[in-house]
Amino acid sequence: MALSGVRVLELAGLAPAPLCGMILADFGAQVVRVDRTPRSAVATDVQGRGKRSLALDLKRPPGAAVLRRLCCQADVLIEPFRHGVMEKLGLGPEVLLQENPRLIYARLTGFGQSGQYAKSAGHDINYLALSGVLSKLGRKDENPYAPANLLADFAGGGVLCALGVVTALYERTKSGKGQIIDASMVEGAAYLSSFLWKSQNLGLWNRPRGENLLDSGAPFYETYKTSDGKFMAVGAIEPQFYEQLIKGLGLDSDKLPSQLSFSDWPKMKEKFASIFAQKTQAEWCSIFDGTDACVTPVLSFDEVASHQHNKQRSSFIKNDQEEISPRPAPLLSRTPAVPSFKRDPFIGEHTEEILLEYGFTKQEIAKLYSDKVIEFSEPKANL
Ligand SMILES: C[C@H](CCC[C@@H](C)[C@H]1CC[C@H]2[C@@H]3[C@H](O)C[C@@H]4C[C@H](O)CC[C@]4(C)[C@H]3C[C@H](O)[C@]12C)C(=O)SCCNC(=O)CCNC(=O)[C@H](O)C(C)(C)COP(=O)(O)OP(=O)(O)OC[C@H]1O[C@@H](n2cnc3c(N)ncnc32)[C@H](O)[C@@H]1OP(=O)(O)O
Repeated sequence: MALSGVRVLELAGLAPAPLCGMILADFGAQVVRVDRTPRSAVATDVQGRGKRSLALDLKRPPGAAVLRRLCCQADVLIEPFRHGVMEKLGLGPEVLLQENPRLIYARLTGFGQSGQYAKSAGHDINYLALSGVLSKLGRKDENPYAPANLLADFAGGGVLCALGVVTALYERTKSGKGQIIDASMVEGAAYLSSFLWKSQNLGLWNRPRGENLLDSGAPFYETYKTSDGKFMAVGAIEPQFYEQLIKGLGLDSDKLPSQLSFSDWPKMKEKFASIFAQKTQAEWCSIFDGTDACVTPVLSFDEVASHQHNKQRSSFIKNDQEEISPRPAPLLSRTPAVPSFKRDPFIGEHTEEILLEYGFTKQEIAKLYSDKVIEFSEPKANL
């Protein structure tokens, strides 16, 4: 796999850093999640695929020393705390990079390492708000709407941080040097919205929220309810595709207002809605599948893996526990990701194995264990 041989330490965090670690693991990196002790301070990482878990108390000086030793041999550290936490533990980048100049120290935060909010708590919705993106999301006359925690946490956070890590790893092959990655989710979400910024002169966003072409203003870029309570998604933007939509709906474009007549959009939406409400989702699929009308079913999580297209591409996978999840993307032709099919690790499940692998002796491990600096998922394991 593309990242095999890359050693990653991921300090356990909420949602974005675990995705970053999972992506790197899917593509072959050896990812160790450093979990907290005592175990009651549960980290609910549901993105532990392909990772191993080491339970380590970083608040105790011997625990921080263990992490320093691990970092000397690691390629990447993913850190998910707000600014100042690692410095307080004596584990800031100036310390760790001095000990291992090749280390890539990825700091994945909401507000970044500087600025007046750097030390403030926050979540996806706050980062999205500060990025400007949230102001663009939502329907006409409604409050801004955050689409789950997809945009800041995952797209602008976990995914862009993984891109930063891979870019820094590539650069290191030339310079031999590591570096610090300041991955702010505010900036990640803003960066994702570059198209929105750069398309302002095209007139795409001149109207209030929810009244534009791509933000639920247009009748041809909308979802519609079907007679069986399901939905269809319509994205017929270009005139030639719009024409196919009109045909599929059984309408005559000569008798309709022009596609881009803004003032007619609300009326056209009502018309499309009343037509979509007359057939089931399956009936609409049989009309639109195989056309260029850009009309697709809105699938639920229960339906998505068994849809023919997704089945043909094996886009969803089932692990040993029969849990279905998306296959890693994108597909690399020679060295594709090979996700683990095993269950996610228990906290502390691999503590001993990892420490041995990183050069700790059995005696050192036993001492750390008796001092309660580390934990095992089975406390009496092997010692
Ligand atoms: C919208 C999403 C968030 C979704 C999260 C949900 C998935 C979950 C949130 C609550 C969960 C539920 C809840 O826990 C109750 C149930 C528990 C049960 O077990 C399961 C079901 C639950 C219902 C459970 C279900 C779900 O899991 C939840 C609903 C997001 O936006 S995530 C993005 C968040 N932002 C960031 O990641 C940006 C950077 N980070 C931060 O800004 C802060 O970390 C953050 C997130 C604000 C949290 O602040 P906090 O004060 O808690 O932490 P920090 O200041 O960063 O400091 C960390 C402290 O921990 C110490 N520490 C760390 N590792 C170790 C270690 N190995 N050993 C010892 N100590 C450690 C560290 O030293 C810091 O200590 P200090 O505070 O003393 O400096």
